[in-house]
Amino acid sequence: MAETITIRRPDDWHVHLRDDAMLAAVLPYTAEQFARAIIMPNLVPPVTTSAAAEGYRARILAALPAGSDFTPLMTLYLTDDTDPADVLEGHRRGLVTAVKLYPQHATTNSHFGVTDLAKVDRVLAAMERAGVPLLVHGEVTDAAVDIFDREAVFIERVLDPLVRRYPGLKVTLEHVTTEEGVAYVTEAREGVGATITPHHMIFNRNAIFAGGIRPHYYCLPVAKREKHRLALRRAATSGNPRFFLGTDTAPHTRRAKEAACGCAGLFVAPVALACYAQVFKEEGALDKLEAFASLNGPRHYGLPPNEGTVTLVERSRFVAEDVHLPSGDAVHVFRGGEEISWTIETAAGASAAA
Ligand SMILES: NC(=O)N[C@@H](CC(=O)O)C(=O)O
Ligand SMILES: [Zn+2]
Ligand SMILES: [Zn+2]
Repeated sequence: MAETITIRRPDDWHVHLRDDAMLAAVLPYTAEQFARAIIMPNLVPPVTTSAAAEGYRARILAALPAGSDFTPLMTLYLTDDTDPADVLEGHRRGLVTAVKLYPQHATTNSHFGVTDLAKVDRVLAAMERAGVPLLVHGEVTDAAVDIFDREAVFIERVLDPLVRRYPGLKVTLEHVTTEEGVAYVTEAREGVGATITPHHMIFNRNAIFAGGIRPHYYCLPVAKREKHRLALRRAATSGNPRFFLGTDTAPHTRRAKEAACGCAGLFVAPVALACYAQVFKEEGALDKLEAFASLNGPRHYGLPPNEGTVTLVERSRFVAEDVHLPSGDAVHVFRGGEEISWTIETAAGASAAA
């Protein structure tokens, strides 16, 4: 029997919207499903100051479809030179929701990332005192560490010492991909949470090499072995409030991905909520979807849950292969060209004040 589920309007706690024509093309997909989203700051150049975040927020609001009440929650990209006073002032003004730590060279557009945590000690201490959350891309960049081990090694070498050094700092381990990550977050002190993407719960690393190299399954952190995928599904559907929805939708053009050195990142926004619903249904846990998608994130960030609701129906629909840009470039959609099993029927009501 076709299942129907109504949940409070969800938020997406990890989104790359990019800028300019790409922003205009991808934003509607996020804005139609989610009331709020954490906007990642890894533009070129990155969003490193409150002034830059203010400009980027204005460009996002200007690109919204008419009538949308979507609220972008802005983040600053932490660098060795980040000024604690600017972070605190941006946060006090309600402009800056969080700060993002990219270890230098860990992922797309991270060359300005932090080289040594000792250099940002004053910023982290100030954030801890003021209640500004730190969002973390959790992979070491040591080339000697195997790519499939970089998250687990990061937890041991960097994350755990950081969580202990700043015991009051709110920390989100973004796009957790391993059973080690799940175990760490489950057992860590109060204030540590993690986002889980739909795609890391849907495929494992074999998809990247199925019959040839498949750039549209390549993202960072790279998908891991099957046992890790299963651990993520258990964590997301457990109801544990430390785990919440973050799609890591990360659009790149086909040209940038289908290349000798292709970019990391999947454009999952158009199918995001449908993919999560599919996973929760398969796990027999649709009753836990609302907590994961709409309650646990606001609770971690100290924000009110949204007021309206969204209704999802188990009805199959065809996903268009690509989203097109005015330049003629195309962005491949995750699961594009396939039938997916869930459709959003109605979204009703206003989001909570940001
Ligand atoms: N997830 C990705 O593979 N890529 C992201 C960066 C990131 O979230 O690490 C991007 O900005 O393209
Ligand atoms: Zn990342
Ligand atoms: Zn990301």
